[in-house]
Amino acid sequence: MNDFNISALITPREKPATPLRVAVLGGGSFGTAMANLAARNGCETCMWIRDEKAAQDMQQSKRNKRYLPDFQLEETLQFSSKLEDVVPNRDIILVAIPSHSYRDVLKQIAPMISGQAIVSLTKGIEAETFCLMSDIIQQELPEVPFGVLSGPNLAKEIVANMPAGTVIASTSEALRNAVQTALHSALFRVFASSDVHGVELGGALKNIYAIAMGMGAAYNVGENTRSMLLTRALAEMSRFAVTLGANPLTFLGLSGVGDLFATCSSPLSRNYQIGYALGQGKNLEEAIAALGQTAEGINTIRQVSAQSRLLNVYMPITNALYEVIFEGKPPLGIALSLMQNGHRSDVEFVLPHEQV
Ligand SMILES: NC(=O)c1ccc[n+]([C@@H]2O[C@H](COP(=O)([O-])OP(=O)(O)OC[C@H]3O[C@@H](n4cnc5c(N)ncnc54)[C@H](O)[C@@H]3O)[C@@H](O)[C@H]2O)c1
Ligand SMILES: O=P(O)(O)OC[C@H](O)CO
Repeated sequence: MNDFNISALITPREKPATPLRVAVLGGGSFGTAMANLAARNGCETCMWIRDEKAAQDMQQSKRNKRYLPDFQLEETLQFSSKLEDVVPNRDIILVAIPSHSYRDVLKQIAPMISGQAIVSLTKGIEAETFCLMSDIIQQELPEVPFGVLSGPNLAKEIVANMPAGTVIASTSEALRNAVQTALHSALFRVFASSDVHGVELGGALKNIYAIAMGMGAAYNVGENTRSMLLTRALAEMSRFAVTLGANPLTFLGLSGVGDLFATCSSPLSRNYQIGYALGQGKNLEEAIAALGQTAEGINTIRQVSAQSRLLNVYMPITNALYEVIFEGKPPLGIALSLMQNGHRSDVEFVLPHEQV
């Protein structure tokens, strides 16, 4: 059976007369995938990789041998380990830095910012402060135009030219249009939203449930169980996000149910892989060491579990995961307690729980 491949049908885009100038911060899987799309669309694109040797090798080989070794990148894509060569004189800066280092990197680029649009690609929540990345952008780079990009975007599938879609969320129409121009193609469709926190929370929260689904896969649960878990995850995500001011309907989109489905279904997901390893009986340190890449969901479970108690938001799956991962509770016992929860509304925006 042939792989689903429409890339051969696509004629290369005419290079734009005035190419957008794009910087990508973060030399990992996703920064590389997005930088490659921008370069393919004719943007003058440069990636910042903090490791000088890696940057030199990528500049020479046009390959990210650490994170995406099997994929040849666009010849026009540039690489540098010097922020001062990458950040100034750009139209758009895509930030694909893990949440644990996000604020630090923004502090480093602050002196070089003069009107560039900042777009967060990061799906995490800052430890202790519970700041979303868009909050950090506004705190560290006040007055800049900003947005977040999030959706079902497994990096390896994107660089393999498998069709995908994403969401650019910003209150700035100009920023949304610029990002669509930079990244949109017949292989990667960029949809627009104005619900920044809703799109951002969708991307961060789904990582929690990908860990749960990976654990479920290790226990070989059936499709009914997976579907119930996925649906209740969506209910939990949207309940929490609405408490933080998000639009519940955002979760019907690519950054909500779309990304939840992709991440919860795919062994390519690093968070799914962490959950699977935990379900196989590895402890957290072993699971993280074996992965060797970013899995934002572990920190997100900690942050959201604590915040949900502070805000008194019912988050049974998140708190069950916290008890298993951080309190050593037995997974099957916790799963049973979830099933023993009382009668609840299916969709609380239709029938409030108080009426059940
Ligand atoms: N990989 C995907 O499929 C995917 C898709 C969408 C969004 N994301 C999100 O993108 C973000 C980045 O993830 P990734 O998949 O690229 O991770 P990764 O583990 O593949 O790469 C992380 C990169 O960040 C760099 N980095 C870490 N700390 C740094 C620091 N202090 N200064 C400079 N660079 C630093 C690392 O060197 C590495 O190059 C995450 O929040 C992730 O959730 C990932
Ligand atoms: O590998 P994960 O679990 O970080 O997921 C990758 C992307 O966020 C999927 O949209």
